[in-house]
Amino acid sequence: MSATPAAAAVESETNGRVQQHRRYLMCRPEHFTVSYSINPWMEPSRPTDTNLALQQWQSLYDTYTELGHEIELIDPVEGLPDMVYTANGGFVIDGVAYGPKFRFRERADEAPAFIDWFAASGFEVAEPVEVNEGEGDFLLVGNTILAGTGFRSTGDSHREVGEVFSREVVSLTLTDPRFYHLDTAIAVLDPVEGPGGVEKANIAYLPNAFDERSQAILRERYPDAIRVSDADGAVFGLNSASDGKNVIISPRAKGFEAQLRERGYTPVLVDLSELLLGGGGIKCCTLELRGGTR
Ligand SMILES: CN(C)C(=N)NCCC[C@H](N)C(=O)O
Repeated sequence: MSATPAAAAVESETNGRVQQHRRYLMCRPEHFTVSYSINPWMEPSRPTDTNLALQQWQSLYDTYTELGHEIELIDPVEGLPDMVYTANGGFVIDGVAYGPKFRFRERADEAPAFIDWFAASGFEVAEPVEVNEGEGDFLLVGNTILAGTGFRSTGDSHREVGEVFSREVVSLTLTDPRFYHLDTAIAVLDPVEGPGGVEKANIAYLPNAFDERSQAILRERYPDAIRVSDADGAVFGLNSASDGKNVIISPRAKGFEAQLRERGYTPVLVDLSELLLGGGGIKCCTLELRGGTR
C-alpha cells in the first residue's frame, strides 16, 4: 500500500473526481440491540433484529472492499451494543490515534477497547483528558479539523484535539438533538491532499443543524459546499463516506443523491436502516485510519 495519500490516489478520473484509497476500522454488530436510549433515535421498547443489522453491515463492508478499500476489524464486546459505531472510537491522523472519552456511562467501556486496539495495531495513542466522541465530532477537511459540540464532545476537547495534532480547529455548535454528532450534519467529500498540501476540500452540510455563528463560518469557508435539504438530513443522508469519487449514502437521501451526481460524484447506495435504530448510519460505522504501520 502506498504511504502518501497522493500516491494512493487511483489513476482513473471521472468528471474530475479522483478516487483515493481508504483504510477503515469497522466492528461487526454481533451484539447490536437498543437496550438504552442516549439519543432521540433510540427506543428500547422497539424490537431490533441483530441478523438484519449484520446483513446490512456486511453490505457496507462488501461495498468498501469492492471499491478497493482496506478494512480493519475490532472484535465486538458483549454488552457494548453501540461498538458497531466505530467512528466514535477515536480520531486518527498520521498514525496518531486520539482516544475517545464517551459522554454517557453506557458507552464508557468502549474507550479502553478502542485504545487497546490502536496500541496493538501500531498506532501512537494520545489518551484523552476531555470528553470527546472521536470522528463522530471531528472531521478532517483538508488540513483543518472541523469540531462539533453541543451534545457530545466538549469545547475543551476541541482545544485538546488541536494540541494533539497541531492543526487548526474550527468549532461548530450543533443545535438539533437529532443531529448530535458532527458527522450527522457534515459530510467531507474531497479530503484530498497532495505533495503541495491540500488540493481541494469540499463538504456537504445541513445548515439547520447548526447555530447562526456556525452557519456563517460554514458559508464563508465553503462557498461551494452542497447544502442538503432538511428531508435528506432527517434520513441521515450526510452520515456518509466519500473516497473523493464514490460517496456511500443512504438510499433514502434522494435529493442529496441528485446533488452529488450533478457535481460529478458517484453515489453508492447502502441501506443501514436497522443500525439507524441505534442512531447511527454509514459514517458512524466507519472510522478512517490515516497513517500507521501499513
Ligand atoms: C453520527 N453518529 C450518530 C455516530 N457517529 N455515532 C452513532 C452513535 C450511536 C450511539 N447509539 C450513540 O448515541 O452514541
